Amino acid sequence: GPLQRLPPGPNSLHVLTYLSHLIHKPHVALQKLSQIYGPLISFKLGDQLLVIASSPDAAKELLRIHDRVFSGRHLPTIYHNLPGNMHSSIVLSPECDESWKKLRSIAQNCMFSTKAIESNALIRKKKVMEVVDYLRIKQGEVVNVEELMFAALSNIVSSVLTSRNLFDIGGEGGNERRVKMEVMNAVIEKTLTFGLVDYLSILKGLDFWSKEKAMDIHRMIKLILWGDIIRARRSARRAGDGSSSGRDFLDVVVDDATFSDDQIGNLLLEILIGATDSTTITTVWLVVELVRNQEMLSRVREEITQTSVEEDELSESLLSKCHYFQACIKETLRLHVPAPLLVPHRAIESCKLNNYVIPKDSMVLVNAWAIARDPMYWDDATTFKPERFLNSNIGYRGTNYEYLPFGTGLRMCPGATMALKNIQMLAGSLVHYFDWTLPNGEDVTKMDMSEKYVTTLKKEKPLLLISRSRELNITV
Ligand code: HEM
Repeated sequence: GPLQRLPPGPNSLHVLTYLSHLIHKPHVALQKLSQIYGPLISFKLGDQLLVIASSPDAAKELLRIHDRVFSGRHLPTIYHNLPGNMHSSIVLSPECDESWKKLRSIAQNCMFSTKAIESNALIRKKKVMEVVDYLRIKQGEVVNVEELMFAALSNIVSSVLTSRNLFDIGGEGGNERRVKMEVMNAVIEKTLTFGLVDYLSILKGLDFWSKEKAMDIHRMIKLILWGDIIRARRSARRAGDGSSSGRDFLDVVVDDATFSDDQIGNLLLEILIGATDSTTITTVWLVVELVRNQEMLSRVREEITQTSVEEDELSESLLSKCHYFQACIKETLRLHVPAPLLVPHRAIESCKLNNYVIPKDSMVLVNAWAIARDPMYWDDATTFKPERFLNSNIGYRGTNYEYLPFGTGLRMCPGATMALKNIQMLAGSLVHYFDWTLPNGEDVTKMDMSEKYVTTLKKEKPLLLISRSRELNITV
């Protein structure tokens, strides 16, 4: 009846013409569909009903006003076969249940609170300085800067979680590094991919998500990433080793005694990926935008130098006073939204919305990418223009619905503050301490800007650059 209407959208034949586009660039395909059908659309993909918001108002309606109703997640199919998959998740927790609340609050205490962020400042600085030292040795050589950023950011998160590094930045363990990166990329592509593929019955026959694949990933987590760390920590805690003050995240979940080793391994991996993937992407695009816009780069450097007259080293408090640099970070997160469709939500019950009904178990997406590029809300929407944020009160808190890089509402990213600290320290150091050129003398203004969608939106080609130390501290 008229009271049970779904939001408008393409019929199944029309969806078919978008299929390849939906798989490879869903944020673009969904933007096109919303331009035809409006800011709130729905259609079926296989058996799954999708509901997509593509305007600030529609986003607010779904993720803020009705945030409890749309607070569920769909588990990627492969998760069904992953040992320890229950109650061991924040990002992918199917509901905001007791285990989600408990884990979010443990993470809050160890990582996200103001106090935790302050006490982890030294870790951030140390891991970034390892990169700076490494680059000083590698001057003049082509370096995969993206891999380096990823390793450094992983080390920051891993140190906060388990007090251990994951990657050896200076050492020659290139092979080990490659293997670990492959594990993480495999998991990002196979596990966290929200799997539009999951819902395409025509592709289901291909059985991407077999039991064997799940077991492969399970083995990789155990062997390569945390191997014996969890078990060792368990026996150390049992032996009464280590106090209860200064406990890291691993200590807390081990002491909790309700989590199995498998659960802890999955949880660590999920947080590690959630924390490093999008932060690396943002740092890459920020450095790319600055290197290809030399005027902006000079302005950032001048600002840092002027702000740092009293200190000879970069610090977080110094960088936070660099307003133009902060605006560059904001603009990067607008133009290159790392998670263009956020993390998909699920309706935990059916919900009336204006004149429409959104049925229970709908997959609910917000096209944050399309909203952040909508000329209705942004001048010169597809151009990188940091100045736009200089006199603006748009922030990261999810209260400006035209700007939602971290989402909003109940399941909003809890790691935003930590992410921003990591990004500013890492990117700030790279541009302050080094000059950058492209391999083979290529023109920086012609840098390849293609994107690749793998749940998050990455630079397609790896960021290869050559560094030279800048002459600093020259007093005039
Ligand atoms: C630039 C960096 C980052 C971006 C753009 C980002 C973005 C997001 C987005 C869009 C979501 C989903 C929001 C939704 O469901 O609507 C999310 C969730 C989450 N993020 Fe981040 N994030 C970043 C960094 C981090 C970091 C550094 C951490 C941890 C150290 C982190 C931990 C999480 C967690 C645990 C969730 C799941 C929240 C839940 O489902 O309850 N993120 N993030």
